[in-house]
Amino acid sequence: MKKIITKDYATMSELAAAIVLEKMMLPKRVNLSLTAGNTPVGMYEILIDKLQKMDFDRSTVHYYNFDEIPLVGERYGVTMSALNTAFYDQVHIDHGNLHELTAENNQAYDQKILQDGGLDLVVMGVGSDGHFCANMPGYTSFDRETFAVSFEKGDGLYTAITHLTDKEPASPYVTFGPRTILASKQLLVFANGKSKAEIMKKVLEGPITEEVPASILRTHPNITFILDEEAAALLEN
Ligand SMILES: N[C@@H]1[C@@H](O)[C@H](O)[C@@H](COP(=O)(O)O)O[C@@H]1O
Repeated sequence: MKKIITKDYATMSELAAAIVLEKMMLPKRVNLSLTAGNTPVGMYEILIDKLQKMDFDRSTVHYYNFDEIPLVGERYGVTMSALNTAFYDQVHIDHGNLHELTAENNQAYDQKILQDGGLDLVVMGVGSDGHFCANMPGYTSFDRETFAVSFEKGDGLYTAITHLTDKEPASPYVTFGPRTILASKQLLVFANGKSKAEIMKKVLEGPITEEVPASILRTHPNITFILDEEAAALLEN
C-alpha cells in the first residue's frame, strides 16, 4: 500500500491526474473505472485541460462505470450523467468506449470485464460512511462481484440514495462488488477535507470490516491512497 499526503486539494488532484494520464497514454487498450462525486472535480479539470492540448488516441481507452443509480424516466442514471458532464463529454469520448453498468447487464459485467482484458485502474473516492462505489455499510459482503440492490420508496437505502440525487431514483441500483475492485490491476483512492478525516482513519488504520467497506481496499497489492492534509489529520502512521 502506498500512501501520499499532499498539502492541499490542488496537489492531490494533480497527482491523481498524473496517474490517470500515464495509464491513458499506454500504447495498448486500457480499461479504466473513474469515480463521480466532488472529490474528482479538480482531477477532471486538470485532465480535460491536458487532453485538450495533446494529441491523444481516444480509441484505445475504455471506461467501465462502477456504480449506477437509475433515475425514473431518464435515459442515464446518476453516475453516467455526472461523468458525462464532468469528463466524458468534455473530452469527446466515443460512446462505443463507454461501458454503462445497468440493472440489465450487472450479472454479466465481471465476465465482460475479464473478456475485455480486466481493469487496469480504478479511481475511487470514499463516502464519509466508509462506502466505496455503492458498497454501503450494512449492505456489503466482501465476497461479492458486481451486484444489484433493490430498494423501496421510504426504506433506509432509499433515504441514503436520495441524499445523492435531487431526482427520483429507480430500484435496483447496481455496483461493482469488492471482488470486482480487488481484481483490478491497480487502485487509486483519494480523499480531501476535514469531513473525510475520521473515515480515512478507519479505512487506513482501523480493522478490516464490512462495517467500513473501504477498509478492504488496503489489502490490494497495488493501491495508492492520496489524501490532503485535512483528510489525513487523524492518521497515526
Ligand atoms: N458513488 C459515489 C462514490 O463513488 C463516491 O466515492 C462517493 C463519495 O463522493 P464525494 O467524492 O462527493 O465525497 O459518492 C458516491 O456515493
